[in-house]
Amino acid sequence: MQIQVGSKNPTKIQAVKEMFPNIDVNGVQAESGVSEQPFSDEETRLGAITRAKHCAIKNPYTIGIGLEGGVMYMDNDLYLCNWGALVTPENDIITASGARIKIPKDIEEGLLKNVELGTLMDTYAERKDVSKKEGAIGIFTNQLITRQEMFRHVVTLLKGQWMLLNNYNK
Ligand SMILES: O=c1[nH]c(=O)c2ncn([C@@H]3O[C@H](COP(=O)(O)OP(=O)(O)OP(=O)(O)O)[C@@H](O)[C@H]3O)c2[nH]1
Ligand SMILES: [Mg+2]
Repeated sequence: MQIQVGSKNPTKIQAVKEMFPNIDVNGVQAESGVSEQPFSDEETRLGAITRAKHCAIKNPYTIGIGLEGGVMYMDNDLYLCNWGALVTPENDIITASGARIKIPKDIEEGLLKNVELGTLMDTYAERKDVSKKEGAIGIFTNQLITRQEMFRHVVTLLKGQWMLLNNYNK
């Protein structure tokens, strides 16, 4: 068994490696099929599913995992949202969503000008590659949680459902 993660982002790849320590995990470039900056739960979720399908279909006996970050409105507030998908060699599709956190208005204004969150975060935090390190979720939680930890939680939800599907420990 092998797992392909549909991303080269280390926060996503490491999150999967942590949850599947005994399986060979590789990160591969995968189309999300959605915009670079997903702007709804539905779009973000579809991006995760498309990435996972891209990985599973190209490689038999391989589990595909897609992890996608996006933003979504609730009333007039914009939230960071995160979705994960796991596609099995038998083509079962398992999904789960991750943490959300409200995004500051100045960042929202940048997003509405079609600037990607990752770019905005580097400027805001005066750092490089925030999206490959603590992430927006780390910056806006005073570093209490990192993007990798947040994705590890999503992968935990995916793995638990996958184990149930495969009657593990029954
Ligand atoms: O700094 C960030 N911290 C975060 O918590 C976060 N969540 C989402 N995004 C950004 O939203 C877009 C789609 O996300 P995304 O899933 O495509 O991520 P990504 O582009 O970093 O990875 P990948 O596409 O190489 O897999 C990209 O512009 C990401 O930078 C974040 N940026
Ligand atoms: Mg991306």
